[in-house]
Amino acid sequence: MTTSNDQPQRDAEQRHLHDILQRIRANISELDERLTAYADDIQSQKEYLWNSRDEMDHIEKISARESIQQSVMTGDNALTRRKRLEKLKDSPYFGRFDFTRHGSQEPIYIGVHHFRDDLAGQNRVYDWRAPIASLFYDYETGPAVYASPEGNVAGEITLKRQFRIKGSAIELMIDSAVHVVDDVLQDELSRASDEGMKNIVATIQRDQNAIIRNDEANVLIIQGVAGSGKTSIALHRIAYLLYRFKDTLSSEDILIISPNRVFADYISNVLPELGEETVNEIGMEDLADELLDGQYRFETFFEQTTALLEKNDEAMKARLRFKASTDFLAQLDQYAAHVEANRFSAEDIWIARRLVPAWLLEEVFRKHRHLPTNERVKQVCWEIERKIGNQYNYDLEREERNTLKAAVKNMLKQSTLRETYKGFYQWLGQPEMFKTASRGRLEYADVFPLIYLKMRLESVQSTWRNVKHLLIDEMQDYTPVQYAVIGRLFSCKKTILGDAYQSVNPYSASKAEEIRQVLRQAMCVTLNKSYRSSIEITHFAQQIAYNPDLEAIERHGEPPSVKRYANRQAELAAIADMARAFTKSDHNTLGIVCKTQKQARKVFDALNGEFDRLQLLSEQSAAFGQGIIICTAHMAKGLEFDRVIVPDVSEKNYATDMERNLLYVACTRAMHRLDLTHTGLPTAFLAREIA
Ligand SMILES: Nc1ncnc2c1ncn2[C@@H]1O[C@H](COP(=O)(O)OP(=O)(O)OP(=O)(O)O)[C@@H](O)[C@H]1O
Repeated sequence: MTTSNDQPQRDAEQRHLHDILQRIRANISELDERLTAYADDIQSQKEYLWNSRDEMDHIEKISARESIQQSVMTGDNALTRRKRLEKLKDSPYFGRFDFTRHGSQEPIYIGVHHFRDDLAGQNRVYDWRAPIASLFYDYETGPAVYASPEGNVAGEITLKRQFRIKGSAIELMIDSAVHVVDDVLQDELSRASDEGMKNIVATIQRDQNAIIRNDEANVLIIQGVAGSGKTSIALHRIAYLLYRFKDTLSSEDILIISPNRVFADYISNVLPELGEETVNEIGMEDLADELLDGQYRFETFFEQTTALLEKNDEAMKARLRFKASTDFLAQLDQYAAHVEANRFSAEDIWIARRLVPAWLLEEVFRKHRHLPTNERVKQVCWEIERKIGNQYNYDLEREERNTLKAAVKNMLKQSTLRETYKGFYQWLGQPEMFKTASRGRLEYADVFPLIYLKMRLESVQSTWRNVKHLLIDEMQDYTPVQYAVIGRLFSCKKTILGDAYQSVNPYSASKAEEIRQVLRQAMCVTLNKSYRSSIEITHFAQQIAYNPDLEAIERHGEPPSVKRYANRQAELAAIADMARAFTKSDHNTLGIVCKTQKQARKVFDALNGEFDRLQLLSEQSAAFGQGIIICTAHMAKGLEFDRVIVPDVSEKNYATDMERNLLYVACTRAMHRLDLTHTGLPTAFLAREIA
């Protein structure tokens, strides 16, 4: 790789940039004129419609309104285009490659958005999602081929160049003869964090590009190590699919299932930055609540994890482990079949002196198995009534109809969904596996099995049935039953991503293989390169949970520190000192990541009052911001910070496998600096030698 220091080339690129910016401005001015003309035209059409309303007939009025509507739509399109051009003004492109084909060579500039110079009738910048742009990510200089809608196009890349442009200046320009990114990528990764997740269009890697542009997989599972760019890629993939299938897919057709609202806020910037609307987002608990029609109260996943950490309750762990197995799902299926087969005991009945045989009742009842129970009884009665009408040419009287309904209801073993669900554990001979949580609520581990049973025995209503692409992040934290519910509810394409090493609750977790058993025909891809953290931090985290496949990106920083203090007070004072140092640094975010909410609250109380931008995240929090964020490892999942402090990494605080995972999650949130503090002996997880 060479940095292009060649002054004439830099000057030529600066002139080209200048020219493009001028063209963008000229197109914006032309659009402004058109927008003013549209506004005047709409105004005069409206005035005409108003002034002539008495002379116009109905058809003329409709046509005049339609014409106004049409002008408004044309104006809206022009406005959208103007907004895009306005965004291009700051940084119109980030890459260039020269593509030679049949002896003719064309420089192709790639940007976040397409720029078609309408005044000259030419494409000046290609959208990063355009078919030709894939060459930029997939090839070095040399022979190259890309898939266009008309078939494969082969040629040769003779030059490849990367830029960072701000305002009207080229801040960085690198020619790559060997590989597309390294220097620019290093530069990107060394920067301080932003308000939220940033787009990575300029430095997407080849394996990441393949995932983004995969439009064939029905279910795509991305298993990637911490910081491998899973979430970024998934969002870029959404932007790509919206571009690729723009006629059939819009942002309202996409749904993201995200772990919490802070995470949803953290990622909310990416799609708008890529020129797309934000998409719908929902948490598992809200989805569950909807599927249960708001009729059941249950504990949350966060509460379940907290209880596991605070109580160390072996019986609870056994319940969770049991309900997170694929065997459990198979047994629940068997039970549902058993309930269905035995819930209706049909008998011959006489209605209006006509015989309705048991076999007919049985048959009709089975036919309507996908309806909620009340609806099903109604349908059975209605169908029997019709059959009596057809067969005996007799219309039932009201009284007879009521008798029929009462008889059908009598044949049905009536029990609530909750009772039927509880019956499952009796049926299994393991009643101890069902336990109510505090305040009569369901344990979180029972929520999705209950929903699954409801789906098997009745039906569920959901506003999300028409979703066309579902994205699930942090896949490791959902159980096979949850995937079974998702599979039944969403028949659409899915992108599912996560990391088995980052499960915050190992008793309720799934690996890619287990998900594949439930969502068949899933395609699995793996990402082993970690981009987020400096190599020192990544190596340090490897001590905690060693993953032999992980490849750390070669970016250096300060080695992580582990410091011991004489007592809690001294430890908190040191944390306050580090927070002060952070406020004086170039960094924008400091995460103080604790094991439990109680511990997080204590650190918050110790720092509160001294710092301006200090935030304690709780289950209810909804926003991610810059400054100092104090949270649990559970809440920190998916987030990243310039600096991270992990307090109380003592032998006692981090002892179990679950705690090891949490410590791993906490440490892997750090991009540039990591400090751990403790009193007494440090946790044994920090003592491991890496082979
Ligand atoms: N190709 C890339 N170019 C620039 N930055 C990248 C690239 N890939 C990943 N990154 C950066 O690496 C960091 C981690 O990305 P992301 O959060 O998407 O990873 P993840 O795999 O979802 O992480 P985790 O599972 O640990 O939460 C982000 O700062 C992201 O911008």
